[in-house]
Amino acid sequence: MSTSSKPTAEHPFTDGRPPHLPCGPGDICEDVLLPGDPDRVALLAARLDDVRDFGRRREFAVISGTYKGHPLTICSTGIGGSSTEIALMELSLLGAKRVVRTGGMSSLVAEIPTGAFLCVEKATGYSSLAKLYSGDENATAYADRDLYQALLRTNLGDDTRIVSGMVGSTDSYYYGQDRTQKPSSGTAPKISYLKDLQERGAVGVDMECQTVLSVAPSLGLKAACLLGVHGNRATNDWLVDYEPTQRKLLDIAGTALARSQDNH
Ligand SMILES: O=P(O)(O)O[C@H]1O[C@H](CO)[C@@H](O)[C@H]1O
Ligand SMILES: O=c1cc[nH]c(=O)[nH]1
Repeated sequence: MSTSSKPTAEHPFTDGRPPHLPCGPGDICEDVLLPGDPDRVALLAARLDDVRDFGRRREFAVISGTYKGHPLTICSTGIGGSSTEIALMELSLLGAKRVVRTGGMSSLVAEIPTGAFLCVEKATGYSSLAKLYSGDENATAYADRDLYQALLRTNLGDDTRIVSGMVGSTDSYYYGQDRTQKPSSGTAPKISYLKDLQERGAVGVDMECQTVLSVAPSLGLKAACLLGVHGNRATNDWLVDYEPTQRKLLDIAGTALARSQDNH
């Protein structure tokens, strides 16, 4: 990595500071949580100690601190593949080693209700960034096995329900998730994207997991995803207050990363 003070078009970093994330050399811990929404970074900051808040630029809010003594960065990715790839690249150049997406999804099956958690074993879908990095139209990307197992094993000693399975990711929240209250007048064939994802074996839908699991390994990052179930497309149930879910995502992922730190 060049830390030249002069940015170039090919590498537009200034004194090692990237063009998008609001931080620089020495600011990023090896372990990073990746929520989508920048407002959740502030929400989770309250649960860390020794917090350094680097502020926010565009959709990227970044803090570093310690979670129960374990150094941890939290960086929002924004929505979808494009901004997620930017976060992953800049984090990796700033020293990140392991990343866990902690976000929300809608379940595609009645058996995984709102309020539950999905530990993502693999991701399929239609994310353009996953296709770009893998060259595969229907790329299926896998979580780092050690991280995935550490997340799945994490028992908080309460009634938290963590199931495992495949998620389907799409760049589209409306049309690509069958939210066609205002249907497209385009000429694309009318198919059910959710049904297609279900037929491939997905039990949930989100907008970033396939990008995270496809892009991160090619940048030398170990990656996994843990999702809170915010909605259920089988029952049409929707969680209005998902702050408790977000706090629990931090507890599960922070605990798993701290416990598995010696293995990486
Ligand atoms: O809860 P987050 O992490 O933001 O993730 C989900 O919510 C957003 C859509 O509302 C998309 O980013 C989707 O993947
Ligand atoms: O319905 C949903 C909920 C969260 N994230 C999504 O992408 N879709």
